[in-house]
Amino acid sequence: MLLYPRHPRTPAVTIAGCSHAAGPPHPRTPAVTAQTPLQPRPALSPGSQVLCTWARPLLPVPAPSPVLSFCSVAVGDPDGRPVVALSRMLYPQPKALTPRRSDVLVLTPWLAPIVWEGTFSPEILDEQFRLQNVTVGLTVFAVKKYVAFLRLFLETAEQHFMVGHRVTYYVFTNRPADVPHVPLREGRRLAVLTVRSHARWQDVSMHRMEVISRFSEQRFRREVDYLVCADVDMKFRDHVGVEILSRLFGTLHPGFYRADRRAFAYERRPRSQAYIPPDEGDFYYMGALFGGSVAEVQRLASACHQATVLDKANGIEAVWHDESHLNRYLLYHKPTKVLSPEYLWDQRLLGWPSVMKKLRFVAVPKNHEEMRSP
Ligand SMILES: CC(=O)N[C@H]1[C@@H](OP(=O)(O)OP(=O)(O)OC[C@H]2O[C@@H](n3ccc(=O)[nH]c3=O)[C@H](O)[C@@H]2O)O[C@H](CO)[C@H](O)[C@@H]1O
Ligand SMILES: [Mn+2]
Repeated sequence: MLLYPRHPRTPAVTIAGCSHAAGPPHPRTPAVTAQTPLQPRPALSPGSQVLCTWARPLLPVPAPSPVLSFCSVAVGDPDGRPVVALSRMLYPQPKALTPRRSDVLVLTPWLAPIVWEGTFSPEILDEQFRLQNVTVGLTVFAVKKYVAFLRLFLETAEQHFMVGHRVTYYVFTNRPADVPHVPLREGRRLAVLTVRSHARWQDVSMHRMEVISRFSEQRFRREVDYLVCADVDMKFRDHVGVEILSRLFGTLHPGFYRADRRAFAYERRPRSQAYIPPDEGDFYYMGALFGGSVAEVQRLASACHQATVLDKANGIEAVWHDESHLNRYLLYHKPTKVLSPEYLWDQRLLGWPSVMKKLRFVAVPKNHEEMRSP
């Protein structure tokens, strides 16, 4: 099987003036051919609690037929991951004149896919990402009473999140003893990381950006390829797989996907670093699910954290906290994929409209006052 070289990296540019390089190519994960078994990852850093590790390759990678290998196709990955050669696969032909979905926008004006059920083949994507030996980190904060959400979050993630791929859960908490022991599938592990708590829930929420930024630099970049950052008061109820992975992704807020940009809950006070004027804006993204490559998530989290620090120095707090800063960041650093509200839904508040073919990651009912009280 042929291995094709990576695309040369093009530096990412921001639209609001400042520019940054896209970072060096991923140094750790060699591309694998279909013959190469998946390699185990290095152990977690000392001091972390490892509840489950794997010893054997994940799913068996089928050996390609020598007769058919001439018709393998090279698949270019927009994220600078190695290009891998697939072997023969059978699936319905994509038709240039027949959209798979005609009821929803499936591409942004900057040509980022908007991920809806029916627009992608999990089989093709699973094969590509498995051949790349990808490891996904899922960060989740469960501070104070929010540890109560962890069991359902983790149990349902085991059923629906990145099944068949390597996953490391990073659980940030101030109550490590209360983290439930949930049996994990092969290839998946969980690290409990102790963080301080804050009196105000807004500070707990905002400080996630600081912690994610710090851990990306110190640890995540050595252990995983992609990061997915999620709220904990949620459960998985359908497939959430590698179709979400991209250099930088955000998720449409389920309360605003039909709204005019003027109605978005952006921060509207120019004094805040999160300010967005009424005539700007693509989408209203929700703070409860975003991610990307470790390098891009680190940039995003660091920028959002710095913005909250500046706001605090200026005596202002953005209307929706980290979510406001996330929205400002994603306006000027266009995401390379956008997840539809299938990936963030609240059935109690919003029912189940027919445009949502699947509800994948959904809010768990919570008593806000009770959960946020000391
Ligand atoms: C309907 C609504 O109000 N939505 C907003 C609210 O979402 P939420 O009501 O979903 O916020 P939340 O209470 O889930 O807090 C965000 C996350 O912070 C973590 N956490 C928070 C508090 C705590 O004591 N312990 C803890 O671990 C936890 O991971 C949680 O999921 O706030 C967010 C953050 O500002 C966004 O602005 C949302 O749009
Ligand atoms: Mn939440």
